[in-house]
Amino acid sequence: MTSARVLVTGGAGYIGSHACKVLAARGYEPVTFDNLSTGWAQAVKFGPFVQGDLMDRAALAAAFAEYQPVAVMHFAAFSQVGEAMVEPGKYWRNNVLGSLNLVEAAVEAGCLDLVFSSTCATYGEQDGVLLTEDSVQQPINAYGSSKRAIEEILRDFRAAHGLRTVIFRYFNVAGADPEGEVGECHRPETHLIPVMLEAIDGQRPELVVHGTDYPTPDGTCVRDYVHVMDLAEAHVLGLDWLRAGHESRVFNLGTGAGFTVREVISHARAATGHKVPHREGPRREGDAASLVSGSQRALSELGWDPTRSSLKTMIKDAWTWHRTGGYSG
Ligand SMILES: NC(=O)c1ccc[n+]([C@@H]2O[C@H](COP(=O)([O-])OP(=O)(O)OC[C@H]3O[C@@H](n4cnc5c(N)ncnc54)[C@H](O)[C@@H]3O)[C@@H](O)[C@H]2O)c1
Ligand SMILES: O=c1ccn([C@@H]2O[C@H](COP(=O)(O)OP(=O)(O)O[C@H]3O[C@H](CO)[C@@H](O)[C@H](O)[C@H]3O)[C@@H](O)[C@H]2O)c(=O)[nH]1
Repeated sequence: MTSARVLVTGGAGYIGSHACKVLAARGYEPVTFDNLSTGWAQAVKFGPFVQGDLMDRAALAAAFAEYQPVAVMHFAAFSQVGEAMVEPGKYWRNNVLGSLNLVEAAVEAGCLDLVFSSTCATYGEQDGVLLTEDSVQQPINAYGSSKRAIEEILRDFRAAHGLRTVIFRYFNVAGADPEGEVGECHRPETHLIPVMLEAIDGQRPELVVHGTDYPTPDGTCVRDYVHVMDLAEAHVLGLDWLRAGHESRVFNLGTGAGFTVREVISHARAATGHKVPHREGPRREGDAASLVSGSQRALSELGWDPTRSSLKTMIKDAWTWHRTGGYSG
């Protein structure tokens, strides 16, 4: 019997490739659909690869026709806050129009279960409160706005076409597959933890701390970090939730523990045994002071158990992956 196939957009990227690994381990066949704009063909290890662009409706229709997936996991997007501030059109076009194409193609193909990567960036600036799924969504950058718009597209397609969705609003994803098959590899890297690791091993002169005058305990931004393998596990739970006939649902994926940039730097020293060369710089436009999940919903309703999401484990796994050199080409 063939395994149930899942179309994974962005499956060649950081989070999508880890989701493919966990899908395959749970008996699904992940079919990656990715244009390799920020992903890697070498990261596609657990199922077929369709090199295609969300902007190409014909390529999407062909992928649905050929593979007949039972569901979609939609990771493909541009996702850097700093870049979104200077190139908002790039974010609105790729993320929103690309997602609209995907959702229309899925509905046309009768593939109505979809798991979507949204973000806590849709909550924006909220005075340090813990964020639940019912918190108001008031993004402060084009990336967050584009993701909120996609959530609205999904809502309308649920009502009109019977689409069924699990929307995951992730907090900050970190770490790597502890078995080293896949990991985080962005060129250039912008995320805090891999940037710190590049500074430690001399691939860049130093980490620049973006802003030290935020209204937080030490003046640097607070984020809630979650391990990419825990996140991937949550996606399979979300998929199974839909396939079991449950209602469409939104889940935050975070741990509820917030860490400042300075705290992450000191954990990195402890986890790697090396000092992180760093200096203080100005704020990065578009950054909220604090984003921390205040929700237990994924734990109580999905039975999610994020066992790897301590900062120590995330930094250790990222460091182990980093020292393999990542992907090449
Ligand atoms: N990394 C985080 O901390 C984080 C947090 C919250 C939400 N997210 C969301 O998770 C998803 C995955 O993020 P990631 O960190 O793995 O990013 P990533 O850049 O590593 O992966 C994105 C993948 O999508 C592909 N892609 C982009 N546009 C495409 C298009 N038009 N057609 C086909 N493929 C396309 C890229 O080539 C890449 O492989 C994104 O939707 C992002 O917004 C990430
Ligand atoms: O060189 C750096 C990189 C980051 N930071 C800070 O570290 C924190 C985390 O930054 P980063 O790792 O770039 O993540 P975010 O900007 O918080 O965005 C990530 O996390 C969001 C959820 O918070 C996701 O939606 C995004 O896709 C994902 O890129 C922020 O305060 C940054 O200002 C620095 O000080 N120096």
